[in-house]
Amino acid sequence: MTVDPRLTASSDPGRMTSSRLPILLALVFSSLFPVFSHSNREMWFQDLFPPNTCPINAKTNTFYGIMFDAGSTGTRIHIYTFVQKSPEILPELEGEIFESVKPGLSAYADQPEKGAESVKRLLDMAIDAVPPHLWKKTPVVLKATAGLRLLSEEKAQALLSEVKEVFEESPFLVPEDSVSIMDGSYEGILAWITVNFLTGQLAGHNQHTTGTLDLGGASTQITFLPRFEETLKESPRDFLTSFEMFNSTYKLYTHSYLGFGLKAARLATLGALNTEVADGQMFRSSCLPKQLEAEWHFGGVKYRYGGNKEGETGFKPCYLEVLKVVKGKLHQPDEIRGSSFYAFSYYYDRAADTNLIDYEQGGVLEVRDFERKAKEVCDNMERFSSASPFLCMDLTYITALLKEGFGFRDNTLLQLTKKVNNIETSWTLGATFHLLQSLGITY
Ligand SMILES: Nc1nc2c(ncn2[C@@H]2O[C@H](COP(=O)(O)OP(=O)(O)O)[C@@H](O)[C@H]2O)c(=O)[nH]1
Ligand SMILES: [Ca+2]
Repeated sequence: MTVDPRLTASSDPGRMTSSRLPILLALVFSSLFPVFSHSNREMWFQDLFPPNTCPINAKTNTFYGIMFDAGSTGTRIHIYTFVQKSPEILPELEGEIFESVKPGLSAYADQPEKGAESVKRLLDMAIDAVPPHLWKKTPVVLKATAGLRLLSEEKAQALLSEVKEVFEESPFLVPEDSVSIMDGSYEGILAWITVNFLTGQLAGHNQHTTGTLDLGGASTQITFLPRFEETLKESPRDFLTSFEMFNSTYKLYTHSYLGFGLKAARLATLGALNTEVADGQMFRSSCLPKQLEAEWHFGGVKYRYGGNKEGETGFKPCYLEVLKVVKGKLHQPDEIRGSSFYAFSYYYDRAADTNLIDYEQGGVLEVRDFERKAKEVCDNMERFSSASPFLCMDLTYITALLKEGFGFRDNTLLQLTKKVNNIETSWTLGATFHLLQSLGITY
C-alpha cells in the first residue's frame, strides 16, 4: 500500500512533518468514525471558504482524542485534534489544547474526591473545546505515572475509581480501562514514539531514530532503539520491549527508574525517601544553603529540611552525597555513550531556569554544561538564593544521573525540547495513537 506519508504535526497549518501515521489514522478513523470518512462529498459551497472554516469541514472532518497525564507533580489534559480533509488525503494531527493543574493526584491520597475534582475542572475544558455532536465519539483516558505507583494499592485505587466516576458522568466516550496506572515501560516507549513521530523520524523504512530521556518528579525513563547486537545481548531482558505502531515493530530498550525522578531524588539525597518521617524530624544536606530551614510537601507527606549549618556546602560535598543515590543503581548500556538524546521534563526546566537554554526555544547542550552550571550554582548559593533552594541539588543530581547513572560522556549531546511544531513532547501523544489503534485497529 503506498500512501502519502505527510502529516501536519502543528496547529500551524503551514508546517508539515513526515510520518507513516496517516496509514494508521486512516484506518483508525474509518473504523472509529465510519460516518465521517464516507461523508466527505464535494459541496458546491466548499470553495467559498478557507478549509478550516468551511461548515462541512467543521462538521464532518474533525476528530478529537483526550488524554490525561496524572503525573506525580501535576495533572495535565491534552486534547488532540485530527482532521481528515478529504477521503483520499489521510487524517492529520492538527493541534493540541493543553492545560495543567498542580498538585498531582497523589497529593490527594486521603481525599480522593478532591483529586477527582481537579480532573473534572480540566475535563470541563474539553466540553468547551470539542463540539457537542462529537462528544460521544471522543475517547477520554487518564494514565497515572510514578506518583500513584508509590501510593498504597488501596489509596491509588480509591483515586482512580473517583476519576472513573467523573469520566462516566461526562458526555465523552469512556473506553474500558480508561483510568489506570501506566506501566513504566510504556511511559518511555510512548514518549519515544511521540518525539520520533513529531520530528518525522518514524517516516520511511530506513529509520534513524533518537533516544529519549524523561525526568519526572518521581521516576525517570530512558528509551532508545538499539543499533548493536551487543546491547540486545547485554541488557536485562525486561529492558527490551517489542512495540507495534504505525505498521512497524520496534524493539526498544526502555526502563523507568521509580524513585529516581527529580523530587524523589531530593528525598533520597536528604535520606528521607522510603522512611517513616518522625514528627519534626529535620533532614540536612550540603546541597542546600547553609542557613536554610524550611518545609516541603511531596506525595501528601510533609518534610522539614535545611542546610549543613556547621558543615560543608558546595558542589564537591553535594556531588558525593548525590552520588550515593545513583552510583551502581542504573544499567549502563555502552552504546548510548556516544549517541545524542532528546531530553525533556525536568532536564528542560532546570536548564531553562539557569539560562542554559531559552525557555521557549529549548536548545542543544552537552552533559558537561549541566556540571558546569551545577558548580556555578552550588559554589555561589547566596548569589542564587532567589531561585529554588533546591537548584544546586537538582543540577548536581542531573549531572550525576547522566554521568554516573546512565554512563554518558561529558560531550554527549542533549537536545532539550518542550514542544515540536507546537505539540508537547509528552508520552500522551503516543498514548493517544495507541488508544486509537486499540479501539479497533490491529496490525
Ligand atoms: N513539556 C512538557 N513537560 C511536561 C508535560 N507533562 C509533564 N511535564 C514535565 O514533567 C515534569 C514533572 O514530572 P511528572 O510528570 O509530574 O512526574 P512523574 O510522574 O514522575 O513523571 C515537569 O518538568 C513538567 O514540566 C508536558 O505535557 N509537556
Ligand atoms: Ca511525567
